[in-house]
Amino acid sequence: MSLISLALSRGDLVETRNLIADNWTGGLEPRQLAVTDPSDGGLVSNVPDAGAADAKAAVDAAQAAFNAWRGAPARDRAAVLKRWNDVIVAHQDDLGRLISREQGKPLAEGRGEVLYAASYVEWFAEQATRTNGEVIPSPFSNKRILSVREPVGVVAVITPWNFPAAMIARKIAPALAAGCTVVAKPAEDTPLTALALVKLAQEAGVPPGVINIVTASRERAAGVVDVWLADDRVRKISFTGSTPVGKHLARQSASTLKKVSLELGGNAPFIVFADADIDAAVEGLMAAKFRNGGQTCVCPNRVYVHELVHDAFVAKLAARVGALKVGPASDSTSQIGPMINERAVQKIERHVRDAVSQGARIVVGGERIRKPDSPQAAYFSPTVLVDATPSMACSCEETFGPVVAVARFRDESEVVARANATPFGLAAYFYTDSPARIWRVAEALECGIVGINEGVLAAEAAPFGGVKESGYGREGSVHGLDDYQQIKYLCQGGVR
Ligand SMILES: NC(=O)c1ccc[n+]([C@@H]2O[C@H](COP(=O)([O-])OP(=O)(O)OC[C@H]3O[C@@H](n4cnc5c(N)ncnc54)[C@H](O)[C@@H]3O)[C@@H](O)[C@H]2O)c1
Ligand SMILES: N[C@@H](CC=O)C(=O)O
Repeated sequence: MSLISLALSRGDLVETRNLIADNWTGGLEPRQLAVTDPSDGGLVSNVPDAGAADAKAAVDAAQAAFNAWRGAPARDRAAVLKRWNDVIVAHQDDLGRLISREQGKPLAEGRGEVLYAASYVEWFAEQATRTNGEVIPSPFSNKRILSVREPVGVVAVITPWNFPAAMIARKIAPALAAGCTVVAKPAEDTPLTALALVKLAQEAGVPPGVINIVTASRERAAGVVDVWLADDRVRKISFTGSTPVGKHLARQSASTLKKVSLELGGNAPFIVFADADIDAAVEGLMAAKFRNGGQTCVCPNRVYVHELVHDAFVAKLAARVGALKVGPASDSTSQIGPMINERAVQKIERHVRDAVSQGARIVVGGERIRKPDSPQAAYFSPTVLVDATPSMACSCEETFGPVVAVARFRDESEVVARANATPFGLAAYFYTDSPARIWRVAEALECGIVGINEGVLAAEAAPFGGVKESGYGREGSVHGLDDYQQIKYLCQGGVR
């Protein structure tokens, strides 16, 4: 499939340059990063493989733009963000195609992600005008105490490949709403969606230097981000991705004491109690697990089913999973696309092999799918494993693929202890009909997000984020601006 068959109504949305200040640029070094289609390995486009000099130029531009942007009335910043939302929504189809092409998710999901991304832009357009300070009752009759919220400064945004539009939008939008300026590095697998979004931001009226974006290969990503980590003008790092990289960023930010928000890996438990509505639990698991082919940080990774309902649940689940249609985004009937790359599919294969070698049984799937016409394609068949145990890799690490590993349990305290026996704490899910159990279990689970009789949790109005080694900071919601602001205390004396 060539770029032509993307059939974008606006071909110029396939932007292949970086934006620094007001210039779309090919990068200061003549190196290129190839963007490929995970459904066939074909070349989609080349973008700059930027380095340290581009990274520094981006910060120079963001710093130069900061004072004017922070000084603009909040209402004006909100208006720009509102226009950005409108142009994103107006280009839903083009952006959805771009996402599906470079990331592999089915087209309906690609289009859905565009609206999900826009919902954060619209939300933060609204929040921009509500960043109130406080007048605090003073303990002294001659002094008045106030607090105001200020933007932190230049923000470095580093994003993953699994939601190429939504992750960058839900970081840049609050940064801009707060009055910050941005330097951004999208994931090496999916830079085109990010570049298109930035192009639309420019068209919406974001001033020069307020958003700067550089693309880099996996090998050179650290070279770009290290410049930002070392630069004391960068006051905040906002990252979504793996826990090892998140820890590295936290450590390296310490030398200049930047604010850091980290949305990292999870290992979400999904618990089905004996009193649950089994059909609803199967539906919830299908929605939560197979979104983006299982490549979502909140995807259930460990499924615990009460022994009394285990066999009935697994039978219904296996029927649904076995019927999923795997194929490229270009086929509108595909429900599961290719995995992002060869590295990802090899990790899934390793998890399945390891589970089987330790006694798990494959009920459905279990294998890589080879496409004779596309030997580079990274497909894995939707899989259900039973008899999973805590020592298996699929129980300890995020599989990040379409594999459901099921284990049995007997009682509530035992399953809550097993659910919490992980260093991670992003999302957890459970299904039950008992109101008392809902409170007990929701309070006992060690995580940032709980789905109670619900598998779809994402919403711009909700605080998204984790605890433990899943990171810190919250994205979206009325708390989503906090990480991009600092509080300044004003004390006025001499009041008679
Ligand atoms: N929380 C999430 O949404 C999320 C998203 C993607 C991946 N993951 C997890 O991470 C695993 C690996 O995926 P990945 O390789 O894409 O994630 P990653 O953490 O390696 O990459 C995420 C971002 O960090 C950048 N990066 C990588 N190394 C860096 C470094 N040393 N310094 C600065 N930036 C660096 C990448 O270029 C990318 O932009 C997945 O299997 C999954 O478990 C989680
Ligand atoms: N995109 C996810 C987060 C990470 O994968 C979501 O918003 O649900």
